[in-house]
Amino acid sequence: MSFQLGDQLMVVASSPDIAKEFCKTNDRIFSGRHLPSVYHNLPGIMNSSIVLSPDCSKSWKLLRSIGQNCVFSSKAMESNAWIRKAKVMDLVNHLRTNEGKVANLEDMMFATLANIISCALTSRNLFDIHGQENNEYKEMMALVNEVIEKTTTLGLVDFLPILKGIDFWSKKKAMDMYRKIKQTWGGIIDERKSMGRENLSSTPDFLDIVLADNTFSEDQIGNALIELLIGATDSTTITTVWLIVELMRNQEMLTKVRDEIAQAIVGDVLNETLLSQCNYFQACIKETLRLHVPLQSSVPHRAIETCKVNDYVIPKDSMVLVNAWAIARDPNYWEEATSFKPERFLDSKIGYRGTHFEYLPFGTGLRMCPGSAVAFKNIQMLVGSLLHYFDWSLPNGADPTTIDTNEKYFTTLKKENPLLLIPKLRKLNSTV
Ligand code: HEM
Repeated sequence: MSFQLGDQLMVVASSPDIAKEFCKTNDRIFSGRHLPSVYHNLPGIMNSSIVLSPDCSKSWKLLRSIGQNCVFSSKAMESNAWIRKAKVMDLVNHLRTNEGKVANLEDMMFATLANIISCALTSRNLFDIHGQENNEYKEMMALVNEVIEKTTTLGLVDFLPILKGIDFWSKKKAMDMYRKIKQTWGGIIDERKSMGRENLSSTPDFLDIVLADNTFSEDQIGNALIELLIGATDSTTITTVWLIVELMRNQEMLTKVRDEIAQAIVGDVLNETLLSQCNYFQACIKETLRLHVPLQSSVPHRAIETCKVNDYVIPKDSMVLVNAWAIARDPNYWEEATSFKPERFLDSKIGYRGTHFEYLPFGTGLRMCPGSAVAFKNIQMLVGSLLHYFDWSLPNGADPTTIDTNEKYFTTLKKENPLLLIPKLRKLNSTV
């Protein structure tokens, strides 16, 4: 399917075969990113991006490889396991002291995930999870949404480049956003530059490595950090919320997950290795990522040169979208495609690493999400802990099987209404 909007051709791949043509057969050619004009007005962002790098440039490779060392690789995930555990236990303790009170799960998940990635990147928490009355993380969630919206939404000038000279609006939007990004990381970067790793553990983090490399300015480091923060929080938060919604609506499945976790762990302490052996729970996570693909049209790709795909000529600079949402609900590939059926993944070889083109929640090819395994670990630890340590009920005693599944369309596909639940500590063999 293709659309011509002004000067811009937009091509959408909505079947596994076409997705394969774009992201495997012609992967290099479609490895560019299509970016709205607002992006070009952000100081320092050029050559300091992973997600929004216009092509697979030298700086993209450098940042991806530093990310690989500090966050994405198996070795990095292993050395960051203590961070995941500590931040999830902070949340568990916070909920324990607020037992019986309504919790907004999206807020809680976001704050915890932001602290996990911020500690891995800069050895610093972004929020005090217990001090929620100051609502710092609400402001950060608003900034995350703003950056996603402004860097992914196309405006008139993107379709009619002739208007570029008079596009003061994009410049203003970009500068407002830039100021907020600077505020978020400026203090942390300055502190590291002046004090080094004083009072921090001896292992260098992402911030140490990019500072030592001397390739990037402070603005550029701030941009790279905000991109990684967004990558690591937004889609993962969405998935944890949908997973809990689906399990609350299907109480038998919820009991099955809990029993599986209880049998796998030792002494009521959740452990990542043991959790990853809980096959039914893993299948529930995969099914959530199928039915509720967070980035339904991936992140827009760009043809870096003209190319022929299935006899169609796709001109250089065309925008290419992979409709992972439509593919994951295609009845030709999925039985009862719109139902939540984790069992479908139990005896299936279909994985999330981008080699099965009917299931692409993390994309595929050169620009595939490098954080897929990190996301999986975060989801299993967060949701596993919340289900293991607490019973959950709806405000006013409402029936959990009636929780709505209305979606709110944004760049990512969120639950429309907040998931408000009341935690009650479960009686376990030992205390948390
Ligand atoms: C459920 C959670 C997640 C989902 C569904 C998801 C999905 C995606 C998708 C669809 C893309 C674009 C792929 C493409 O262009 O073809 C992407 C890119 C990216 N993601 Fe994720 N992601 C998740 C979690 C994470 C995490 C935890 C991190 C970091 C720790 C991360 C970092 C990134 C980065 C840096 C890119 C840009 C890759 C590039 O352009 O080279 N993501 N993600």
